[in-house]
Amino acid sequence: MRSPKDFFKPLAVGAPAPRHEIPFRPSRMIHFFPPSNEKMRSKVPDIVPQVDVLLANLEDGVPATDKEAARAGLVEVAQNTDFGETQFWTRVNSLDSPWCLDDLTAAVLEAGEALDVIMIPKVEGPEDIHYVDRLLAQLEAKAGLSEPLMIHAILETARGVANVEEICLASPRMQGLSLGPADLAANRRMKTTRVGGGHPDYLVRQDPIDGDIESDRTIYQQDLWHYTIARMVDACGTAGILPFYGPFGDIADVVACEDQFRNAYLLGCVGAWSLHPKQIDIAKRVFSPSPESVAHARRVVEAMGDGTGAIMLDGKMEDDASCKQCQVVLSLAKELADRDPELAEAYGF
Ligand SMILES: CC(=O)SCCNC(=O)CCNC(=O)[C@H](O)C(C)(C)COP(=O)(O)OP(=O)(O)OC[C@H]1O[C@@H](n2cnc3c(N)ncnc32)[C@H](O)[C@@H]1OP(=O)(O)O
Ligand SMILES: O=CC(=O)O
Ligand SMILES: [Mg+2]
Repeated sequence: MRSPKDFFKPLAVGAPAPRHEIPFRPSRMIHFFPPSNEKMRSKVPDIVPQVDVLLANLEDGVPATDKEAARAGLVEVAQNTDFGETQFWTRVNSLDSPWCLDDLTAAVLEAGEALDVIMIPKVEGPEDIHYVDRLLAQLEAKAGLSEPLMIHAILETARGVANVEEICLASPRMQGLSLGPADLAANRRMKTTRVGGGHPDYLVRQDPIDGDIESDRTIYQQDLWHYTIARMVDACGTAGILPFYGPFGDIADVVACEDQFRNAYLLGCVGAWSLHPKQIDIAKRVFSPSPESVAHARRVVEAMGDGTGAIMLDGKMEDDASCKQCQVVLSLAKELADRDPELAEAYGF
């Protein structure tokens, strides 16, 4: 482990100084597109204003035969797009793949000015982040970048989950984590074949009615991902970085997608991946606090004065802690309103 005294020193001569804080910019959806696909690339100018984060995906979902084309597509989009307020990220191939080194090299040297964050899949431990950290510093120095790129890791192996706290704390570049339920399910030998979301067989059943086990008992489907998301949120909170839910593969089931995203929002995630244009508005709706919750938060904060003590409001006790909960909602609303005039109006800012 690096000495705390050296934690914020650049890892290569000429590399930009590491950040002391991870900037929070609206990140309700990380919109994935395969940059090898010319038709999808042509949609980028229309999609950019609709999303908080656009991500050029080089990893899973891009066929092995298209990896070079995807890398070239990333560079083309980086060099020819006006991103405005939208963040631009890429997901490179995994560290053990034949493509990762060339992906990282092209991303920094040819797309580094446009990129905010590099997503690293299948991160297993802090050693993976240390490797990328040093390599990025060398490449940034070579490219003459003035701002350090940030790293986002996907939590998608059992070992990654076991090491999640050390991963989050491994580098000042760590920006956040996403849950990768598909690879994680495979790696853990879970028996769901779905990309995220629930499973009808993962359930709790009501007790027998009048002792009759054959009685018509209600079943309650449970959330397969609760433990991992909650653990990820705590690890990110400890390190001052941002947690995200990942993919929801049942594109047609917009209702269950919204439920999964909302569970993640309530547990503390700041956003989720959108794989299809249909999922962009779902994420926007879910990860923006409702105008009602903002109005309630504002009332509590105003009624609490300096934020200390205990009061009754609408029959409920409010105190220092609930005031802080309301401040979380208000500060998110403020950040989103600064970017989105419709939300600013709905929130009354
Ligand atoms: C487990 C993981 O790693 S998840 C991450 C990896 N996977 C991905 O990134 C998948 C990204 N998404 C996609 O590639 C596509 O959405 C697919 C393959 C799932 C479905 O694509 P299609 O069959 O074309 O879907 P569909 O016909 O409903 O698309 C409707 C329109 O939206 C466009 N579209 C679909 N997905 C996207 C996208 N992600 N970004 C931009 N446009 C898109 C289509 O090109 C189509 O455009 P058109 O109306 O001009 O023809
Ligand atoms: O990469 C994402 C996943 O779910 O796997
Ligand atoms: Mg994956």
